[in-house]
Amino acid sequence: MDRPIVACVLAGGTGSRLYPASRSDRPKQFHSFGGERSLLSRTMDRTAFADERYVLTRDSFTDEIHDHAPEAGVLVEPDGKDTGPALVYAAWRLRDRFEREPVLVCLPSDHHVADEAVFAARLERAAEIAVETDGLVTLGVEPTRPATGYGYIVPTRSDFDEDGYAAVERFTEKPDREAATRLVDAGAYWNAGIFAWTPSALLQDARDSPLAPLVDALEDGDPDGGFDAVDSISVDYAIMERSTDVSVTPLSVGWDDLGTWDAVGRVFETTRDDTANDLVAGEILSIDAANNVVAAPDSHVSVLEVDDLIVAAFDDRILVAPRDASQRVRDVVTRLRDRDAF
Ligand SMILES: Nc1nc2c(ncn2[C@@H]2O[C@H](COP(=O)(O)OP(=O)(O)O[C@H]3O[C@H](CO)[C@@H](O)[C@H](O)[C@@H]3O)[C@@H](O)[C@H]2O)c(=O)[nH]1
Repeated sequence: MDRPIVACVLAGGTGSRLYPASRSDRPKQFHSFGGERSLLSRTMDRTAFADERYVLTRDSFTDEIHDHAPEAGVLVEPDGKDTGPALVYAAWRLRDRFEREPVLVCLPSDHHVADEAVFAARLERAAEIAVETDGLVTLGVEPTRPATGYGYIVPTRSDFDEDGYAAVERFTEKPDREAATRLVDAGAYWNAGIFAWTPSALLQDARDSPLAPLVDALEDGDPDGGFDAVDSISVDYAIMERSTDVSVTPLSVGWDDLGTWDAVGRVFETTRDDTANDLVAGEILSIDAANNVVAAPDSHVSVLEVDDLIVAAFDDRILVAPRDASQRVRDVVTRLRDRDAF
């Protein structure tokens, strides 16, 4: 391609649903969860094809990021206001960096990918599509259940064969269980949270979104004022749900979002014994217990006659919850934050 490809890796979230592994000063992207290298380092490995790479983050994480991604530049947002403001800021910072406007591939730092080589090829293809269509491109994963923690993409056609992508008819972020079931039945894809666009295309769509005051302030050279002028909002709600110029290209690489304890249990299923999941080291004694996610690297945990539980112990913190309450671990963190104890 005749344009530079720039990878923007999002690593400014706190990963609250993986409490107590995630804490305010050490979120999940710096943990390894079963691998040797951290989730962030593994994400960087997948973007080696890009001409330049940046990690997009908040100020307090920069030292850790230099350790985990020494090969990348760091873009520090003025404030942590979720992925919408972060990605608009990155587009503004990178738009004029090269002689020709670059194309950005933007990806989270907490994903599991089984087939790394195919993944990189799909990302490169997404970048080409973003240039061809001059719009926003998202990668779509075929759903296996009506998950409520993902965005859903309804394409205008189901067949991607000729050119590898389809225009998006509708994008719905985090539907409730009923709506998710309907979307799966209607042939929707999960949004992988991985995007490609040129900075101009994103900034154009951001002008018709709740992030318009941020774009105006950035064009006036006032990023701090721009972040003050907008509320926290993800790119999915702010832009993807509203944009009329989105394409989807399929991603079939053994993908999962390591966003919750349930997902951690699912992804590392291969490493678990019959009765309990021994995924983050530690010792486990399991008697008549099944399908539990036990993550306790420094503890000896015994589970007896319990099924489908999360038992996570890190430092002096312990979490016990049913696996199907994985999304609600965020509520625990909200309460802990109120007590200044996250
Ligand atoms: N730089 C920066 N990064 C952030 C911020 N907030 C979150 N991130 C990073 O952005 C990524 C995604 O944020 P999540 O908060 O984990 O998103 P999600 O709830 O999982 O939903 C997104 O991903 C799903 C697939 O994994 C999608 O299905 C969904 O539509 C959405 O895009 C993570 O790598 C997280 O560290 C921020 O303020 N600043």
